[in-house]
Amino acid sequence: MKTVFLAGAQGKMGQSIEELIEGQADFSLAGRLTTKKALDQQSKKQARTVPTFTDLSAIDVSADVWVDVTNPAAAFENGQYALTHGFDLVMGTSGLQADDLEKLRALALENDQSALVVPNFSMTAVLLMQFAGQAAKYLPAAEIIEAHHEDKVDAPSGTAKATADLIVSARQKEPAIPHSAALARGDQGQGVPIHAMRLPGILAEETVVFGSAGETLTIKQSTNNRSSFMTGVARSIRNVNEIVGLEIGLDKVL
Ligand SMILES: NC(=O)C1=CN([C@@H]2O[C@H](COP(=O)(O)OP(=O)(O)OC[C@H]3O[C@@H](n4cnc5c(N)ncnc54)[C@H](OP(=O)(O)O)[C@@H]3O)[C@@H](O)[C@H]2O)C=CC1
Ligand SMILES: O=C(O)C1=N[C@H](C(=O)O)C[C@H](O)C1
Repeated sequence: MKTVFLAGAQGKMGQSIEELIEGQADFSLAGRLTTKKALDQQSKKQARTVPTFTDLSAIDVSADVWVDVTNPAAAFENGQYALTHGFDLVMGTSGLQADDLEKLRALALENDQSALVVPNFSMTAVLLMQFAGQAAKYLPAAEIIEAHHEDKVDAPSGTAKATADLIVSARQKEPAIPHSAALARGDQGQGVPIHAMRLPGILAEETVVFGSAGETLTIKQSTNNRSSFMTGVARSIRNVNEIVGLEIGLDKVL
C-alpha cells in the first residue's frame, strides 16, 4: 500500500489524480493541501473524510509520497516541506527554477528521501523528448513551439524547458544561427528558442522542428485529455522511492 498526500487537490490535475488514487487498490489518500478559495468551491462529493489542509503548518498526517500539482509560486515551499517531513516527493508542478531544484536535491539527500520532478507525465511527451535528444546529435539547429490552455500561468512550459535542456546536452556542435534578441525569436534562456502559445481549445502540445541544409524534421505530440497523464502519475507514485536524491523525468521510473 502506498499512502499519498496530494497538494493542489482541487485543481484540474489534482481532481484527476484524486480519482486515480481512489481507483487503485494499492493507493490510499492520506491528506490533501488546497487553498481556502479552492476549498470553498469544493463539491459535496469532494467534501469527504480525507483530512484537508489549507496551510503547511497545520498538516498533522504522514504519507509515503507527496504529489505536488499546485503552481510555481507554491511548489518550492511545498517541496521543501515534504522532504523535511518524511515524504518522498513527486513534483508535477512546472515553473520551478533550476537553483530551487538543486536545493530540493540537497534536501532529499540530507533527509534520505527521494524526489522525482516530472516535466510531463504523458508517454508521448516522454517519447518526444527522447526522439528530440537523438535528433539533436545530428541536427543541432532546433526550435520548440509549445501551446497550452489559456489558464496556464507559466511560460515556457516545463516540458519545453526540459526538451531544450535535452537538446543542448545532446548536441555535438553549436548551431550556426546568428543570435537575435528580438522577442519574436522566442525565449532563448535554455539555449534553444521556445515559442509559447496560450489559447482556448488547446490542452497541451509540443512541436520540435530541426533544420539542416535542405531539410527539416518535425516531431509533435498533443495531449487532448488529462487522462494521458495518469499512468505516469501512478508509475511515479509507485517507484519514486527507488530514486537516490532527485531525478528529473518520468523516464527515470519507466
Ligand atoms: N507534469 C505534468 O505532466 C503536468 C503538470 N501540470 C502542472 O501542474 C500544475 C497544476 O496544473 P493544473 O491542475 O492545470 O492547475 P490548476 O490551477 O487547475 O490547479 C492548481 C491548484 O493548486 C492550488 N494551489 C495554489 N497554491 C496552493 C498551495 N500553496 N497549496 C495547495 N494548493 C495550492 C490552486 O488553488 P487556487 O485556484 O485557489 O490558486 C489550484 O486549486 C501546473 O504547474 C501545471 O503546469 C499540469 C498538467 C500535467
Ligand atoms: O499546465 C499544463 O497543463 C501542463 N503543464 C506541464 C508543462 O508545463 O509542461 C505539462 C503539460 O504540458 C501540461
